[in-house]
Amino acid sequence: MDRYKMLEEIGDGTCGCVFKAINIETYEIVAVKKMKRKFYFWEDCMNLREVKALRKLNHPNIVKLKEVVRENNELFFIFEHMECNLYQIMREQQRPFSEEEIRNFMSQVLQGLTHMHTNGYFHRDLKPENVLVTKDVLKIADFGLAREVSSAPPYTEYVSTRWYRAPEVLLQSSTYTPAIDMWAVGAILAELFTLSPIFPGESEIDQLYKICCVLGTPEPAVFPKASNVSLLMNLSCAEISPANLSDIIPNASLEAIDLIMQLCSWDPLKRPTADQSLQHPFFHVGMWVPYPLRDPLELKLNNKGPKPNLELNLWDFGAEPDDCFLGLTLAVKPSVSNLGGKLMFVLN
Ligand SMILES: Nc1ncnc2c1ncn2[C@@H]1O[C@H](COP(=O)(O)OP(=O)(O)OP(=O)(O)O)[C@@H](O)[C@H]1O
Repeated sequence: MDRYKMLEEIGDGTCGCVFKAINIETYEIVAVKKMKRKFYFWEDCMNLREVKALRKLNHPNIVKLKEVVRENNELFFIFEHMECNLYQIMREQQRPFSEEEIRNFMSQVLQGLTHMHTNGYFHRDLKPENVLVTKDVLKIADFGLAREVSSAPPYTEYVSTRWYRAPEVLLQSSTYTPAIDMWAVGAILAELFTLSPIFPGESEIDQLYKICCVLGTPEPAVFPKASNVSLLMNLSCAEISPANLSDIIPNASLEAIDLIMQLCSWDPLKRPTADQSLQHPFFHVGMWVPYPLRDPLELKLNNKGPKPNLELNLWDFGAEPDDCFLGLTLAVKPSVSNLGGKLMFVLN
């Protein structure tokens, strides 16, 4: 790590501290994520199958991991540096974003997600802080919780940010699919209009309550295998009716409201995939598309979106520990150079 001079701390997350740094040989500005836990063996951090798969995640809307360095049992990730994140942008925004700006933001997030999902990974902790921004370019970051579609322990409770957590995760459903990322996209899309979170739960039960206040209580049959479904049963007794989303997000067009409602469907199978979302009329304003907009009221009463082709929902969790680090074995080129006690993976 002698090649890098740390300039300032720019983030302190669960798994690591992130620093802005300069490569003193090339003068390139980078972001260095120093993992908080020690890594005594490369095997702790590398899994060839995942390495191979994650190398595929090379996309303009996914933050680029340039290098992985293990030195003195400490692990460092060298990423391309981004100016700020979407949370900071929203916090500093003095006026509502125009729909055109929101369309631009969301289409980039969805393109990154399409790439990730079609390559067999899903993020699991999508939130505005994990969407990095430089000028007009957005990139998805923080794959600390990313999962291979075909791996992960069963029922593992993982720490994703509550406000963007899908109901099936809150209810500890037996299977999670890439549709949990699509829920988060819906919540972020709504927030881009109002500049405040749509489901700001203060606890897990409050989170479900806040969702019920917007969507109304769901059919219990939606989550047949959820182990925490009693939480929902308690709320269902109250029979909360759905709100009119246009009242909550008055500056959103009907197209935007329709997309948010589809993405924030209780039933994960009714959420459009990232790819399908990009085909939604919201992204094709001014173009004729053979896609009938549904009445939002009718949607709320009878929440039947088009059946997404969620090929990725048939995965099976394996038995690996739910390690924060796992997903960060991304995109690592399996060409190792051993530099006198320092191990380094250089990325494409
Ligand atoms: N490539 C980057 N360029 C600029 N800033 C970054 C970069 N990567 C991360 N950051 C900043 O550091 C913060 C924390 O990074 P990150 O989310 O990767 O860490 P983490 O430990 O996994 O966090 P979390 O608690 O969200 O899981 C981000 O919200 C972002 O503001």
